[in-house]
Amino acid sequence: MSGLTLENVTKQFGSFTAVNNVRLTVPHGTFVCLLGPSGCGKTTLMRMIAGLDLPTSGAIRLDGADITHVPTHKRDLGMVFQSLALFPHLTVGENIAYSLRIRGAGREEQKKRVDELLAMIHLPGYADRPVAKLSGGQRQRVAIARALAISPKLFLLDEPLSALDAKLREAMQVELRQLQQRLGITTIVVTHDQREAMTMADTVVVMNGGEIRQAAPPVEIYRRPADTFVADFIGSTNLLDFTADASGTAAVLGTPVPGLAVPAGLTSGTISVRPEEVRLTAPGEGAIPATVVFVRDLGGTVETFVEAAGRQIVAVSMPHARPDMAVGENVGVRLAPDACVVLKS
Ligand SMILES: Nc1ncnc2c1ncn2[C@@H]1O[C@H](COP(=O)(O)OP(=O)(O)OP(=O)(O)O)[C@@H](O)[C@H]1O
Repeated sequence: MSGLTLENVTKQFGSFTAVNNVRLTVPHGTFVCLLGPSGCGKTTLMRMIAGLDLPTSGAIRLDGADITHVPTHKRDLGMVFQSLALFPHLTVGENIAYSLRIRGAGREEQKKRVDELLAMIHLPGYADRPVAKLSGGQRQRVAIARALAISPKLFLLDEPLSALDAKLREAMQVELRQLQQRLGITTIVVTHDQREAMTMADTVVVMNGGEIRQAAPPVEIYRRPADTFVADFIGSTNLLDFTADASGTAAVLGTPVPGLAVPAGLTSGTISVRPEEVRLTAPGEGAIPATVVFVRDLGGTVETFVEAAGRQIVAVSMPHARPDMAVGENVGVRLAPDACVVLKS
């Protein structure tokens, strides 16, 4: 199989398990983001893929070949890690050509490749500039070009854009994604920024406590989160209790939601409903009785917080469709069955 495969990869530091039995397939040419809170094991997993750390158990395959014990420099990787900064005393061109030079490429070949890469990162004519004179975004582009100079099989980036300000960061996310698509290079990025992951990835891998909680396309992660952790970590959501009777009829906060499918045998649990899926109406049949407690107008959207059965529920609407509801008013919360995602606990 072409691409990267992680087979039951585990990393222990003493008795602490930083990465636990991770299984993942990254098909050739796809873009994967490892996403999760601080300490979830994403960097440790990346370091094992890069060959900077050895797994305690499990195997790593690249295009079918077992590379678990292959040293980093023989893995055919391009890497942009926070700690691997540009060489400050070299020019842009010398930085980019570095790995070509140590592989014995001739001057002409180096120059041709540098020019190609500079065009690709939108910095044509920058070869002779000292890197010290570049802006943060330009430096990051040069680091990317340097990593891609040898046309690696696998491109690994650890928090590549975290030092940039918000606006530049967003622009670079789009640029990086476009570059990856143009080159068709298998790419893995570590990030703790969910917006970044959702923007760039074909597959978002959400990790927590050293384990993969869900690996799926961004929209699926958002619309069909697998469990409570993913639902809560990605975007904002309402986590609400449900009960179900023997016939499979489910009730959320005590109010039946006809058509809500609950796995057979499950009598209670939690559903996730995104705020934009919550509809507020006048109280009535089929609606969860609630009271408005707070309304926040953010300009682009309006958030209405209501309390129902001792729980807070937030509904988001566009300003032109805002429910005209005042604090203290009794309202009804209506949930479409297909907006309710039954979660694994
Ligand atoms: N060399 C090490 N020795 C002992 N523990 C380690 C070592 N490296 C990482 N850990 C621990 O393993 C866990 C995972 O660390 P890791 O750096 O992979 O997390 P992360 O998800 O990348 O976090 P962050 O976003 O903060 O970088 C953490 O609890 C960390 O303290």
